[in-house]
Amino acid sequence: MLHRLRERNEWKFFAALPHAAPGLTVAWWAGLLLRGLLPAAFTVAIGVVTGAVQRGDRLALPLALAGTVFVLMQVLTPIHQAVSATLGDRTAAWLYDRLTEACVRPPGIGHLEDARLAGDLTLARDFDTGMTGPPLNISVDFIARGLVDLIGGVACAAVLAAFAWWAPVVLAGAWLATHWLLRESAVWKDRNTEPVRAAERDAEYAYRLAVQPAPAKELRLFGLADWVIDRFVARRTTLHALQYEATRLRERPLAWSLALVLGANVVVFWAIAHAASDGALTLGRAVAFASSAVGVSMIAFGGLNWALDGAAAPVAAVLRLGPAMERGGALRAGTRSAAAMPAREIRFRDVTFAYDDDAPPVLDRFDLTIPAGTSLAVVGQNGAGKTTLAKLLCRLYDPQSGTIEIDGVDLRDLEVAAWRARVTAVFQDFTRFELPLRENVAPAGAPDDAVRGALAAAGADGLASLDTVLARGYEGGTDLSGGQWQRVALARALCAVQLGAGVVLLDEPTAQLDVRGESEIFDRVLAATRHCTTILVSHRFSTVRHADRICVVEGGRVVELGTHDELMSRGGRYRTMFELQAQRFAADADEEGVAYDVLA
Ligand SMILES: Nc1ncnc2c1ncn2[C@@H]1O[C@H](COP(=O)(O)OP(=O)(O)OP(=O)(O)O)[C@@H](O)[C@H]1O
Repeated sequence: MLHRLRERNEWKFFAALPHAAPGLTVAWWAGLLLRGLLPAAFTVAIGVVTGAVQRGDRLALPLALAGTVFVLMQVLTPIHQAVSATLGDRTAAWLYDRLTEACVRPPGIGHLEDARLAGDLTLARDFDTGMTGPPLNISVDFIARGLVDLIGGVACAAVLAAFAWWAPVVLAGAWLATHWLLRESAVWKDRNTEPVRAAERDAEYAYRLAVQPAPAKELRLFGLADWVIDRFVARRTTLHALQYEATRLRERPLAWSLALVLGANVVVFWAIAHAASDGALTLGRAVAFASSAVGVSMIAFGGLNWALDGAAAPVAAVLRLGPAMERGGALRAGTRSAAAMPAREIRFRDVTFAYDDDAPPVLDRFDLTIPAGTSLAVVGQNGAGKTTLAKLLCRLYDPQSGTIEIDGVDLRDLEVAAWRARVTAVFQDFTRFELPLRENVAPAGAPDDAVRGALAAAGADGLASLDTVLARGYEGGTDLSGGQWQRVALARALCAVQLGAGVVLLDEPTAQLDVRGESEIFDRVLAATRHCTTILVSHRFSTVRHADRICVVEGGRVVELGTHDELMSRGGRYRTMFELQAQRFAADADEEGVAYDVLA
């Protein structure tokens, strides 16, 4: 029973509050209790005043009592609302901290790409943006109001018990029944159904397409402005229709509720009136009991369920994500030092890897040896698994079977951080940090001389001062072209080499560079990484041919391996691909009348 209760989202929500802000939570509950008790106290105070008037007693004390309660009611509400808003903010911050930890801490990245966690991740990531429901600083106040009403109703029922034990039972029972009767009518939890979530996701996506700069080009070029607006309006309309459907009052339960509540009130009020007219109740007590009978109505079904449901769902999602992501991104912790590795070779031995247990493997019993200090180019069709090789070598995932060995040692036995300090990479989708140029080149810090040297080797000197933020919207900030950014990413990798990395992974590192720039930069990069083990993934054969050896990956395996000359004379896949590209470049050159020297 207790276990089931603890599994409920609502429990998790209330349990999270003291973790987020212990002092505020105590103040919130205390304020809540006081606010809940004050209406009942007011009914008693009004009864006392009425009784004193009837008896002709002095009114100073009763009035002071009623006045104090009234003023407390007025003053406490805004103060408690402020406490609720702050508690909501602190809880949201606590949840975001946990989510950030859950995303960033695992050494692997499988948890961020696991489709089974995507729903929770979206909910947890966006819950406080106000797109899918009120942000927590508002919903905590909704919840407070609901709980104040509930406590107030129960307190009034307790006062009413002084009249007759059965009166609060009948009245509170009737009002409580509305929770059960109307649960189908205003099942706010229906707002968290899959269709509602899907409509929310769609609406939000259309909104982001409209307001973010990145899609702006295609929206205009392909005439999609109306499409986006229509899509947004349609999705929001669907969303509102679903939400209305989920929350509208349905007639029959409503009629039942009205009949029940009306009947209970008639019985109780009739009994109070009867007792008063019989002289069994003084006027003061009759007024107090009548007001508390009215107060019991605060127990009625209201917005609490909806607010609690909306606020509790993301809390539960974040708490679920913590352990799920830890598992999803976990890697076996190795302990062996990676200093000066690889000294001999990197070897993929019989490696099989799939992103999903159900998906076909990307690498299937993959075998490849890369001698230390040499460069290897990896070529193959889109989706052949070239980037996956790089990710495995960074140990962002572990293979399902087989081993990656560094100088004969299983990569899983090496200390992850120590190995990663030996590896650097330019990924296809490298990160453009909204930071100064200096931090873009050396995110973990490096002497300015090293940063400048790396920028020069990547042909990126003179781009901007080291202090210039590479993003618009910052003072003195600037943005770079795609090719300029790529040079910065190359500089980042080269700077890491200066700081001790010995394995360099270059995944399409020159894809955005102009052809002449590419050739020149690549020569410089090779010079700067001459002593390193370099793995280059590229579709540009003009770049590829500079590597010591080239391997062609197809069907999850190496199908050809050798130097450029060896592979050309073998007349296999490599030669076919090379010649296809050479013909295309030759044709381009003829058309434009430009003598590109890239394949010379
Ligand atoms: N995070 C992922 N989750 C699931 N599947 C993935 C993921 N990343 C890649 N894949 C799949 O794995 C396969 C290999 O992808 P990979 O990025 O390694 O190919 P690639 O050879 O680098 O391709 P390209 O030349 O287009 O860059 C593809 O079929 C791709 O759809």
